[in-house]
Amino acid sequence: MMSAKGRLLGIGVGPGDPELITLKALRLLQAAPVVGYFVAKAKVAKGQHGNAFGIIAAHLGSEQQTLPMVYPVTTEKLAPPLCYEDIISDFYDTCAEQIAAHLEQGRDVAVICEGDPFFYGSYMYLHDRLASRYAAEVVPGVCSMLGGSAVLGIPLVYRNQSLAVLSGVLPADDLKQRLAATDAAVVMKLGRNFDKVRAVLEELGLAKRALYVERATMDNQRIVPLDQVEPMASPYFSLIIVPGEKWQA
Ligand SMILES: C[C@@]1(CC(=O)O)C2=NC(=C\c3[nH]c(c(CCC(=O)O)c3CC(=O)O)Cc3[nH]c(c(CC(=O)O)c3CCC(=O)O)/C=C3\N/C(=C\2)[C@@H](CCC(=O)O)[C@]3(C)CC(=O)O)/[C@H]1CCC(=O)O
Ligand SMILES: C[S@@+](CC[C@H](N)C(=O)[O-])C[C@H]1O[C@@H](n2cnc3c(N)ncnc32)[C@H](O)[C@@H]1O
Repeated sequence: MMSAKGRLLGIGVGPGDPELITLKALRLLQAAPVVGYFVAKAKVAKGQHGNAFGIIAAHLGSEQQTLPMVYPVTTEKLAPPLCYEDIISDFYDTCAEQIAAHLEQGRDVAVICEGDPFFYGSYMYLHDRLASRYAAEVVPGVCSMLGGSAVLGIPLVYRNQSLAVLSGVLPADDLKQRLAATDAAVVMKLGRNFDKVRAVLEELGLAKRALYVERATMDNQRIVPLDQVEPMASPYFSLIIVPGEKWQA
C-alpha cells in the first residue's frame, strides 16, 4: 500500500511578539515533524537563526527536525554573469525539492514565515512550486503593517479611505506617483531604500504625517521620528506608515 504523502504547511508566526501567534499556527507547528525556515546568510555567519525562527524556537520539541533554508544572496553585489533572479529561483527550486523529499516520505513540513505567509512572504515561492503536487494549507499571521500600526498607536484607514501597500524598492518616481494617489500608505522594505523613500515623502509634503518603526513588536523595537532617522541606518525590518487623515465620527 502507498503511504500517504505529507502536507505542506505555510505558517504565519506574526511580526515578532511571540504572543502574536495564532492558536492554529502553534498547534500545527508543534505537530509537524519537520519545521522549515528561511534565514539570511549574514545571520548564519554570525551563528544566528532567522527572525521567524526566533519567534517560535521555544515551542519546538527535541524530536522535531529543522530545515534551515539559507538565502544565497540578499543585498550582495553580483559580478556578471551572476544574476539575482536566476540565483534566487535556483535556490527556491532546491528548497522545494528538499521539502518534497520529506513530503514523499509522509512527513508534514511546516514552513514558518514572519508575519503572514502570503504577504511578501518567502513561503509563496515554495507554495507556487509544491501546492499542485501536495496538499498545502496556509495559516495566516498578523502582518507587519498591522503590528506596526498597533505599536505606533495610529489607525491606518478611516471610513472610505484607500490604503496602498508599497515596496521601498520601487524607483522614486513610481513611489511618488503612487503616494500622491492614495489616502493612506504603508512603505515596506526600507533598509537601503530608506533615504529615497523619505526624500519622496518630503517632496510630497507627507513627511510630517508619516511614522516610522523598526522591528515592530520585537524585543528590540525602535520608534523614531522620521526626520531623526540617521541616513543609511535603517534596518530591513522597518516600515513607514502614512496614516489616513483622521475622520471625526
Ligand atoms: C533582495 C531584496 C529585494 C526586495 O526586497 O525585493 C529581498 N530581500 C532583501 C534584503 C534582506 N532580506 C532579509 C534581510 C536580513 C534582515 C535581518 O535579518 O536583519 C535583508 C537585508 C540584508 O541582507 O541586509 C531577510 C529576509 N528576506 C525575506 C525573508 C523571509 C520572509 O519575510 O518571508 C527574510 C527573513 C528571514 C527571517 O529572518 O525570518 C524574504 C524575501 N526577501 C526578498 C528580497 C524576497 C526574495 C525573492 C524576490 O526577490 O522576490 C522575499 C522572498 C520576499 C519578497 O517577495 O519580498 C532585499 C534587498 C532590498 C534592498 O535593496 O536593500
Ligand atoms: C519580505 S517582507 C515580509 C513581510 C511579512 N511576511 C509580513 O507579513 O509582514 C519584509 C518586510 O516586511 C516588513 N517587516 C516585517 N516585519 C516587520 C516588523 N516586525 N517591523 C517592521 N517591519 C517589518 C519590512 O518592511 C521588511 O522589509
